[in-house]
Amino acid sequence: MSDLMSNPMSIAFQCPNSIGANPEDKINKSPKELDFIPTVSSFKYISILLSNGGQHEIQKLIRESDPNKIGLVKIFTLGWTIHITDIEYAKSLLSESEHTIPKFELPPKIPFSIVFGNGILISNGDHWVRQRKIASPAFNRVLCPDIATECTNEFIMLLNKWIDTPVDVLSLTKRLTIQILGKLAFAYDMKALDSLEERPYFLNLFDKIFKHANSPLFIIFPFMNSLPFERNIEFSSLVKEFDDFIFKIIEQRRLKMSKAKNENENTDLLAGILESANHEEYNYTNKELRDKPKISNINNYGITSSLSTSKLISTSNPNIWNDADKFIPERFINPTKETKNNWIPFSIGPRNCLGRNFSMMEQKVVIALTLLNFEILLPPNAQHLDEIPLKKTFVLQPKKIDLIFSKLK
Ligand code: HEM
Repeated sequence: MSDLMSNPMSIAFQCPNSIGANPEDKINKSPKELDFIPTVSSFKYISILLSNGGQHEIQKLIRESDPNKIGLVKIFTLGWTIHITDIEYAKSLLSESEHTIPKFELPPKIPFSIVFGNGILISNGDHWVRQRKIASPAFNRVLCPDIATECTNEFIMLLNKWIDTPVDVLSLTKRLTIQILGKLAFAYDMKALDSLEERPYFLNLFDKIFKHANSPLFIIFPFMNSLPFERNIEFSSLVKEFDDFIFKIIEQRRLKMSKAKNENENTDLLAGILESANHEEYNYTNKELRDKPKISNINNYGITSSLSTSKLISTSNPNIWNDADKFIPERFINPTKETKNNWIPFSIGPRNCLGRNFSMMEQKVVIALTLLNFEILLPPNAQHLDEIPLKKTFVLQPKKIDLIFSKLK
């Protein structure tokens, strides 16, 4: 079995020889050895997807399909997969060696595989071991808070133009995340914080690509990606545009690195990875480098998710948390041993998040500097007064969240 995505609410493991391409692999016939595991109704599951239901509804269905609470259910997603809802069991599996529990094998033609390439996030075996070894030192050296501080100051300047007016904090933090990752990963200015009226080129392009990659039906039925739909043609041209953009930045960075007069000019992640690869006598192609820094994670990761999505994800299992569907950050003020045990937003084990320390540092800088400058208020009649409305996508994502920033005297 192998891991699809680690999320403390439910972790999916792929059953061997059960990927969709296998002719015996039928929606209504799971492998015999899985007979003892309750099955999630494919009919209900597909109905939720067809009605554009979001992850919340899928998770509810998964929980309801396990009436005896054995902590496991099986479901047909790109083949038969087992969802583990028992946190202790999930943690023990995540702590296993990466060879015992490799990552979910995605069919090569689905948009997710095309977007993520053969990068560290989804690769396996020796290729992953090598990438992790090369990337780890580079991630450690970008821990200095200078870039986060510089970008947060730009963010504060932008907010100063929107004082006392409701602004969508998700779109703002997405911009800030891109700005920081652009500088962190490539020493490149994405110009994401110049103005709120103009949508940054990269964000636009990324959002369009992610919308395709996140489309549930095209994930469940991979063959649909090979049909001559206009949407598939558009997806290919968007990916080409994305690649061209990233390859150009990488080329510029390589050139600048070769001309750098001292080490202090090469403190970004890309420079670190190239140097570290040099020590390992490994020559990265631009394609491999494009797959590596994963700027493309901004919708799942980055500040946007640290402030909202990941908290929602990790606390929404009612077997573990009181008021599981409610956004109650106060529950973490005085964490109990149990809270800490059940809270693994960055996953654990050999495949845990490589950006964890960076992300924690970034959150502290951004939150501290923002709170030093602004009081943050809820607009009257805010849509998210009692609960955060979620987008109907495969990955949990909040809808727009308007907040008012008021200047501190
Ligand atoms: C709050 C923000 C973040 C959260 C909640 C988060 C969470 C996670 C989780 C749960 C995983 C495991 C995924 C799986 O098993 O399928 C992961 C992996 C990873 N994350 Fe993060 N992450 C965050 C920010 C970042 C950032 C900012 C970066 C990079 C700049 C990053 C880089 C990575 C990488 C490279 C992996 C793959 C590690 C491997 O497979 O060896 N993450 N992250």
